[in-house]
Amino acid sequence: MTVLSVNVNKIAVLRNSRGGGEPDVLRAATTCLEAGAHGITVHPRPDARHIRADDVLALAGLTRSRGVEFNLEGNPFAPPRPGYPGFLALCEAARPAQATLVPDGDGQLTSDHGFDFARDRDRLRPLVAQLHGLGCRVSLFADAHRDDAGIEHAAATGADRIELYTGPFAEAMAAGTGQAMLARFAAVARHASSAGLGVNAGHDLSQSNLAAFLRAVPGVLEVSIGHALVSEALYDGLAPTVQSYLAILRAA
Ligand SMILES: CC(=O)[C@@H](O)[C@H](O)COP(=O)(O)O
Ligand SMILES: NCC(=O)COP(=O)(O)O
Repeated sequence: MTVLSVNVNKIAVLRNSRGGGEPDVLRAATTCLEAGAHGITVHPRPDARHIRADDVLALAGLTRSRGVEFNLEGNPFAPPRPGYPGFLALCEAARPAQATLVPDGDGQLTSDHGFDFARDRDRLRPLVAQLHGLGCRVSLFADAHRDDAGIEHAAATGADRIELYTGPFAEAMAAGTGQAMLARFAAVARHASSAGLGVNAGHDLSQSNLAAFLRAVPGVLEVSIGHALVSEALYDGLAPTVQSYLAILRAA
């Protein structure tokens, strides 16, 4: 079975919008794990807009104590700045089970592309080795919707896995053109497996597109899902929460 790693970035977005401690990232992550999620993902960004370095350390402790995977995502080339020690330093402190390298630009709204492996291969290789030295499995964010995903170059970095960037698939599904896109993703996944790379997937996966993706794309080891999952949780949780408030009002 493909494992589910819940991305809790969005819980931190809401928390940071008020400046206090609610909603509590650790409590939300614990709830996800108690519901059966196989792991927790976060993608701290240099501007600390959601997950902060202290969240990373707290989640590392939680996942370690529960024996589940902690997947830390980020751009290894983004320089440190106040409040963000840099991705490698975070990995050194938190020792995540999996480090997923993502080539985000600074200030980017969200991740929107994978690596250009032909170009980035040589600078990724020493980072992969360094992360292996910290005990992390290494996954690289990869485009599957382009003509050449650069899988041989990705494998040459020494990484263990790639994470297929599924944003374009989600968009195509919403536009009704998902089938052609799925064929591309399936071909890239097969190619990666034959090159010795495990395959993860993530970005904009949701209850409306996940089953189709997993039916078509072979051997997906892990999906990391955050934005849609948290949105869906709001819809699913609003009615019982409103009812709880009404019960208080009735009893007052
Ligand atoms: C790599 C990836 O697709 C996700 O980690 C995504 O980038 C989530 O980050 P945000 O929550 O900042 O959009
Ligand atoms: N790696 C993808 C991820 O962690 C979650 O992305 P999204 O579901 O928030 O788009």
